[in-house]
Amino acid sequence: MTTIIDGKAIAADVRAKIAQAVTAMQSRHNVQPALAVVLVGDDPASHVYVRNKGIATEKAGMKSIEHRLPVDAAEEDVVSLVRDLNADDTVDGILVQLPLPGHISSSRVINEIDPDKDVDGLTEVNAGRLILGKEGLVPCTPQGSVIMAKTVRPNLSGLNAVVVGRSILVGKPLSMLLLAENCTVTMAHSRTADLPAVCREADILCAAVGIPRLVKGDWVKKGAIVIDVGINRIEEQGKTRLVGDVDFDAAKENASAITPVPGGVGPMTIACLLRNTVVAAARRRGLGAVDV
Ligand SMILES: Nc1nc2c(c(=O)[nH]1)N[C@@H](CN(C=O)c1ccc(C(=O)N[C@@H](CCC(=O)O)C(=O)O)cc1)CN2
Repeated sequence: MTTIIDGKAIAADVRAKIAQAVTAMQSRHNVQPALAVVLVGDDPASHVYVRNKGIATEKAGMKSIEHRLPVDAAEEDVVSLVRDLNADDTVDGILVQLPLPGHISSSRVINEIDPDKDVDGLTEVNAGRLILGKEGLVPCTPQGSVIMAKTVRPNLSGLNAVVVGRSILVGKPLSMLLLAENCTVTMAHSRTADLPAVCREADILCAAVGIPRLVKGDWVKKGAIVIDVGINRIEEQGKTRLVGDVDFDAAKENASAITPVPGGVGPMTIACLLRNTVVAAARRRGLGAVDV
């Protein structure tokens, strides 16, 4: 029997724990963590994600702050806003929704964020901390992917993990997290020779390339855990639908466990953002470790 890893249910558990930690922080320290989200432009999907982040933040008992800038905002305006948020001691977490409009350098804007408020874990400082195994803030989607894998196999040590995709948002940090779990990690990508054969070696196969249903059923080793990070909107039979980077129906025939799209990694991304916000608040304010 293949386990369908229920991202919505796991995210709900994580969010419930976060809400408890927030309540404890308020009653013990009179602190309400605050998350500021910066959205530039009109991308409809980004608007939905930012709205959902705001709702989730408030549901967890935290303060949600939204800054919306027009699509033609200058890079300097976005940088200046980030600097203001860095300087605002009531703000614990800062997130700049991606993608930014083409005339703005994402790298420049992201790296303006105070690393200790960088709840997306995307600054160079946090990337360096992750590689070095130091305490930092870890990118949300990779964090959620590992949590989901561990629900079906709590000890990943010694497993062969193949990560298809080498983005800064997912592929690279996910590879580092799996390495920290003592997996033997292969980072595969569009130029990997014989990608199907590489994937067939995986005990944990993670697909994060943004190509709908790239990973076929016969690329999946019998008994593998499949984590599908792709969220692709496609037209099929006259309808728009969301599909992952894995051919779910075929892959589930071989996998021992697999994440669906929707309802897999997506909900975990937001849950881990809330988690990072509570962690950032506790660390910045010297409140000790939080159990989330
Ligand atoms: N600054 C960031 N920008 C972006 C990130 C990110 O982590 N940080 N990730 C994505 C978008 N994203 C969050 O921002 C995100 C995408 C999808 C979901 C989600 O829950 N998806 C649902 C389906 C929703 C739908 O029907 O459209 C699911 O998979 O079940 C959450 C967050 C890019 N930008």
